[in-house]
Order: sequence, then structure tokens, then C-alpha cells
Amino acid sequence: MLFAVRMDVDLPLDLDAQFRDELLATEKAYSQKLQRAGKWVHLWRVVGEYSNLSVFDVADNGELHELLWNLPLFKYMKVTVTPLAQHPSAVAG
Ligand SMILES: O=C(O)CC1=CCC(=O)O1
Repeated sequence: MLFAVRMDVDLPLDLDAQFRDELLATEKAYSQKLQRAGKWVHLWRVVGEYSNLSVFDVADNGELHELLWNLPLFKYMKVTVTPLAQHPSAVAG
């Protein structure tokens, strides 16, 4: 099942710099592991915003919830999930 997921990041300005750097490095490693596993199939920056637009390919709602819940940045993000279905006019996919 495919899901479009928008993540809007909102890190507190007074977050300890070392903690922030470690958090971002952990988030990067987590996302790259899921990308290599074929679960996180697109990761795009939204131009001009500290947000990304992603596509996940997972078995079901429960798997997506688990992956998102475990994002190191989860408590600092607003996450919006949109389930995707095949479009009848799509030539690929
Ligand atoms: O910077 C972001 O959009 C948040 C994020 C998701 C995966 C990652 O490495 O950073």
C-alpha cells in the first residue's frame, strides 16, 4: 500500500545544539535504512519550508504507523498521511 506523508518539522529554537545534531543524524540514518529497504520510496524537500513530502510503500496502516511513530523526530513534527490508490489514467505505476 502506498501512502503520501507530509512531515512539517518544528524544532524548538532553544534545543541543545549537540542534542539537535545527534537527533538529526539519527533521523537521517533511520530514514536511509527504510529507503534502502524499499519502504520509504520518495523523500522530497518542500521548497522554502522545513518540511518533506514522502511516499511510503508498506503492507498496511499498522506498519506505516509503526514506522512513523518510531521516527526520531516524531515529537517535533506534524505528520499528515494521505492513502494513495491507482489512478485509472496513469500510464505508469
Ligand atoms: O528534514 C526533514 O524533512 C525530516 C527528515 C525526514 C527524514 C530525514 O532524514 O529528515
